[in-house]
Amino acid sequence: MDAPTIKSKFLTTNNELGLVAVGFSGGQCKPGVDAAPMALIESGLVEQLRDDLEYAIHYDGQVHAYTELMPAADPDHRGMKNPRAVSAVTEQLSKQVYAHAKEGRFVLTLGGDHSIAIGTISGTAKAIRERLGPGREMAVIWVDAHADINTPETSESGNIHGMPVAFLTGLAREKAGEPFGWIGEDQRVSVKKLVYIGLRDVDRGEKKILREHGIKAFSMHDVDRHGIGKVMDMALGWIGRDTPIHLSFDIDALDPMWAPSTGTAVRGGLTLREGDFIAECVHETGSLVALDLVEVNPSLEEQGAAETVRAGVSIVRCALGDTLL
Ligand SMILES: NC(=[NH2+])NCCC[C@H](N)C(=O)O
Ligand SMILES: [Mn+2]
Ligand SMILES: [Mn+2]
Repeated sequence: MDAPTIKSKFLTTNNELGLVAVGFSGGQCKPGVDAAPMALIESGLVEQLRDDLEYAIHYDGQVHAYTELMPAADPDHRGMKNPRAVSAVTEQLSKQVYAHAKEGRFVLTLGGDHSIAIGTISGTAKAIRERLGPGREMAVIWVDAHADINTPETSESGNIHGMPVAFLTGLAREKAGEPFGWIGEDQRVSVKKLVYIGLRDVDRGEKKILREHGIKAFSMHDVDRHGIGKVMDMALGWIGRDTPIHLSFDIDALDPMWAPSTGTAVRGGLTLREGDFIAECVHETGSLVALDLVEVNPSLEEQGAAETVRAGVSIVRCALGDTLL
C-alpha cells in the first residue's frame, strides 16, 4: 500500500507519532476501562500504524496506571469523586503529551475514561501555542454521546469524566492549591473553537451551558437531518482552515450495536461508518495534531468487547490516514 499523502501541516515531522497508553478509570465508577489500551495494542494497532500507515512510533512500551501518583486519601471535593487522583494523572499526562507535541509529533492517546482529556488537550494546547505563536488557537472536535461539560456544581454524578470540557475551557476553574489549580491559561481552549458531534444524552445543566456560550454542537438529530457529510462540512467550516485540530473520540458516540462495551452506552448513536467517516474527514483537513480514543471498556458486555475494540482500532486508523482504496 502507498503511504498516505495527507499528514498534518502543523507537524514538524510528517510521520512521527507519539503514543501514550493511559490505563486509568478514576474519572468514573466502573472498573475495566483501564484495560482498553492493552486490548487495543494486543489487537495489533501499533503494528498497523507502523507497517500499513508508515508512522515512526515513539512509545515507551508502558500502559501508565500512575499508581505512584495515587493519593492515600481522596475525599470528594466540590462533589467531585477522586479529584486528587484524576488531577495527578491528568497533570502528568499533560506533560507527556506536551513533550511529544513540542517535538512536532502527532499525539495518539489511548484511554482510559474521558477525564484523561484534561491531560491530553491541555498538553497539545500549550505545545501548539508555543509552536505557532500567540493568537493561534487550537480547535477541539469532541465526538461523543455526551457533552462532558458539567461543572462540579452542575454534575449530577460527581464523575469527572463528565466534566473535562468545563475544565479545559475555563468554565470550571480552581485556585492554586486545589486539585485542578494546575491548569493554566496557556493550557485552555476557547469555547468558540469547540465543536461537538454525536450528542444525544446531554444533562439539563449542560444544555444551559451550551446555549449560554453559543457552543457549536451537532446532535444525532442534526446527523439524521443533514447526513454526516453535510455535518462534517459544517463542523469543519466552523473551525476554519489553518487551525490545528485535536480530536477527542469517545467510543460511546457509536451506537451500542457497534460499540457495546462502554460505561455509559446510549442508544441511537452513530454507525461504525459514520464514526470512521468523521475520522477520515478530520484527517483530510491536514490539520489534525492529536487524537484521543477513550471509554472502551472490554470488561463490559463481554460478547461485544472484541467488536468494540475493533471499532476503536478502525477509528484510529481512519483518523491517521487509512483509506478505503
Ligand atoms: N465520558 C463519558 N462517557 N461521560 C458520561 C457523562 C455522563 C453524565 N453527563 C455525567 O456527568 O456523569
Ligand atoms: Mn460519552
Ligand atoms: Mn465522553
